[in-house]
Formats: sequence, structure tokens, C-alpha cells
Amino acid sequence: MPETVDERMDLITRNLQETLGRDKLRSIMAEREVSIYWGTAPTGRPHIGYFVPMVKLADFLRAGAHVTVLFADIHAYLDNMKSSWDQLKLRTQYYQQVIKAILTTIGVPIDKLRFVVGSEYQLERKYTLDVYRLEAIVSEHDAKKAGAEVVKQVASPALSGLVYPLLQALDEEYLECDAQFGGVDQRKIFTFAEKYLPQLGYRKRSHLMNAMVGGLNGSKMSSSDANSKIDLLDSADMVKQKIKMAFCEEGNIENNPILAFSRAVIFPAFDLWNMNHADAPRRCFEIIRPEKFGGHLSIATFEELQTLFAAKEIHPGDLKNGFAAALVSLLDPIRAFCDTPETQALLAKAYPAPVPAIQADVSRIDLRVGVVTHVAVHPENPAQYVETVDLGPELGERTIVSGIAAHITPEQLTGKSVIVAANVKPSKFRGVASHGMLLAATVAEPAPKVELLVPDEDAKAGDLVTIAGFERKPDAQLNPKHKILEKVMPDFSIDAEGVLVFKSPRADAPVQPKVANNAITVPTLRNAAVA
Ligand SMILES: N[C@@H](Cc1ccc(O)cc1)C(=O)O
Repeated sequence: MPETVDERMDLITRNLQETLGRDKLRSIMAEREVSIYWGTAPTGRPHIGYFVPMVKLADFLRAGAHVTVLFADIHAYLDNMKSSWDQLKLRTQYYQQVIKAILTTIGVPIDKLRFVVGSEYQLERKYTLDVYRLEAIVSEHDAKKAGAEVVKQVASPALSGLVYPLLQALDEEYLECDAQFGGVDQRKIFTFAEKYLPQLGYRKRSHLMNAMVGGLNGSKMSSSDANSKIDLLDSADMVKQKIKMAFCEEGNIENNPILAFSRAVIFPAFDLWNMNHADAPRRCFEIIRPEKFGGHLSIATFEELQTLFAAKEIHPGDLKNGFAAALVSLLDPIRAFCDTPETQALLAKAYPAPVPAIQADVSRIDLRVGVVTHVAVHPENPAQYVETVDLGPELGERTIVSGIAAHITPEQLTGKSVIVAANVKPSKFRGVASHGMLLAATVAEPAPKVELLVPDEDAKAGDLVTIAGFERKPDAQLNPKHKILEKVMPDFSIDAEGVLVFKSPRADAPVQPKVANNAITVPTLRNAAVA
């Protein structure tokens, strides 16, 4: 630990973008050991960006500070349920493992740190009461503003996003810290805490802010853009591949994610390692290249690397290779640490592969020809018919209930061919189970009219309806929750000639559904909807 308070203070604040309440922190440090905390909400899979704050924790420890890492599980939930309640425990466990692995890799002694899970104290009576006390004095405006850069901004924001900054402010009191550390994206929450903690009678804390390190494509490091972020467990090949795609312009040192990350992580991590292994050969940033392109370089400081790159003495390809090798050397031990059946199982449960989105397309509906063999008025509802419909050799006869009695007479229906959605989920209409749906055209104006769709004369019971561009793949039974019919039926209509057409997402113009090679029609309605 450095001798003087000023030296220790310099170590705590070096490389930070901004510090609020520096003098206060210094005066505390002159009296006793200070305590600093950093919090993370266990949401998406941690990526290499997590190395950045860890490097600072090393500085804090070396300056003699007590350091707490908070796993803010409740915050992960409050922030638009980025983690569901079920996932939270698992993700918190996973975060704990990998954060400890990162710290170990860069040579931070984890036995000197305190690890806390938010829900362990944030549900206690006193804390809860303080949340309410804050809610009673914080304006909606201030709460919203505080979270604007941290809480995901959505169209119809939930109340939980407003509560988020309140809890983060209270954490400073309950973790008994003198300063909170975070990225500059936390700034508005930090100033919010400075304003409101004193109003509850608590001490205003100091705030230490790291610069943000961007993604590899030159913008923000985002979990949703796979190429912009490197997962902590990516293989060496994957890491090299992503770095190859990274934005890195010759001579450009201003917008250069590789240089930025080298400065924030690679060099500090190598420095720590060299400090802890005084007897071993020093670890350096190595540029390996053939003699004719300048030969091998061992670079000890970031400034040296940056100067050489600015002078175009290091080519982007060589910088990328050197960076990839350095990064892989940091990630190797993390991957090894997590390469146990337990961690792999944990990971699979905490971050399950996304279920493919449900395709609501017409191929899932079993449309076919039926022949109505018998019609009776529903015994308990005169607006409905109970029909017996022959759906051909494969499906046989079915009972189907249709609410068309006001528009069609039993005589008009008996013996006729119709078009049936045969795989709708059976449902009961006042005691009579219906096993299908007859497709009909409807108009509302000038007077409501309904006509059933009619296949051509040659169609037989059981014949299939086909639609160009779609291979029939009907579900055994449509799941009402997937709302396939609701989503697809509006794309059917009757055109100006009285022919059934389908507005296919796979064709430029409407297509005609066919039975064998023939169109489906209605007797008299034109430009009508289909239901
Ligand atoms: N707001 C932090 C997480 C956090 C939550 C609660 C805290 O007390 C501190 C930090 C983030 O964006 O990652």
C-alpha cells in the first residue's frame, strides 16, 4: 500500500473519467480505511467489458480500501424483468462465479473482497421502510431522470424502473460504503443518491466513475449484437474471429475499441501480474510479425503502443493479432475455471437457448373440402346449425357448429361442398362439441350477409386446399394460444370477381388458394372479408 494519503487517493482515482466528492473521500481516508462498493445486476451473460471495472477494484484494494461487490439481483428484476424471478438465482450464481474468475485471472485477491447479494438485505423491514420513505419524497420526474441511462427505456414503462434508482441510492447506506464506483452511465443515479440520501438523514457518498469502453464495432458493447461483444467463455478461435471483424482504422487512435480495451484492461492486468510475479519474465503486449514487416515487438506500456499505432508503425492487422493473443491469455483461465459439468449445467439453465419464435403462417392450418351431409338447428341456439360434415376417407365425419342460421337455409347447405379448417381445437357450444370451422365470406354493408366458400364442382370430400408458396404442414391441432387463425384469416378475402384470394407474405400479388387446380369462390358476394 502506498505510504501517503495522496498517493492512495491517486491510486483510487487514476484513469477514472470523473470523481464526485473527492475531498470528502480524502479526508475520511486521512482518518480511517475507506470502503467502496461496485454493483452489478445479473442480467445478460457477462462479456469482456466486465474486466474494466475489475481492474479498478484492484486499484482500490491496493490503496487499502475495503471493497464490496454487490450482486444486485432485485435490480435485474426491476429493470424490465431482464431476468425473470426464476432465472435470478441461477444468474446470480453464474455472475458470482465468473466475476470471481475474472478477479482471480487478473491477480486480485478475492479473499480481500466482500461479496453481497442484494436480496439478502433489501427485503428487510428497515430497508423496505426506507424505500417507502424515499418514494414519499422523490418526484416521479427525478426518479425517471435518474434511471434514464441505466434502466431500459420502453414504450410503456413499468413502475419498477422508477424504483430502481431509489434502491441503488439506499444500497450506499446499507452497504456502509464511503463511495460507490461504476461506469459514467451511472452518473444520474449517483447524483440522485447525493441529493436524496441526506433527506433521509443519511450521509452523502462520494462517486467514482469509469469511462465507458465501447464494443468492438466502434459503438456500444451490446449483448444483442453478437459481433460487438466477446463472451467470457468464447473459444480462442471465436475471439480471434470477432477481433478480426472489429473496427480498427490505420493510425486512428481516437475511435479505436482495440486500443481502448488494451488501455483499460490488458496493460493494467499485465501490470498486476508482473507485480505479483516479480521473479517471472515480464508479461508484455507482443506484436509478432515477420522481419520484413518490422519484426517482433514487446510493448511494455500503453503509451508506447498508442504512439506506434498513431505513427502507422503498427498495422491494424498486427495490432489485432497482438490484442487477440493477449486477450486469449486472460480468457483461458476463465474458460478453464468454468469448464466443469456443474457450471455448464448452471449456464444452460440460467441462459437457455431462445425458443424460436412461433411462425403464424397459413401452412399450419388444415384447410380442406368437406361435404355437408346433414343439417339441424342447434337445440338451444336457433342462430346456429349443427352440421354433419364428411371430410373424406382420412378424417371421416365430423360434427361442426356454425352460427350461420340467419343467413343460410338448411336446404342451401345440405349436400353442399364447403371449405373447412379441420384442425381447430374442438370446443363446445352449449353442450354440442364442434370439430372444425366452415370458412365463410362476410360483408357488413349495406346489410350483413354471409356466404360459405365453395370449391369447384369436381372437388371431393377430403381434398386439400393448397396455396402457392406454402407447403402444407398443418399442426395436429392448432393451439389457441398461438392465435394462428386470428393472425392468418385477415389475409384471406374475396376479390372483385368473387374469388378467394390470399395476401401472401411470400408473393408480390395476392395468390388464389386452390383445390386441385381450381379456384374457390362464393356465389354473389364481392370484395368481402373471410372468417
Ligand atoms: N445500476 C448498476 C447495477 C447496480 C444496482 C444496484 C446497486 O446498488 C449498484 C449497482 C448497473 O447498471 O449495472
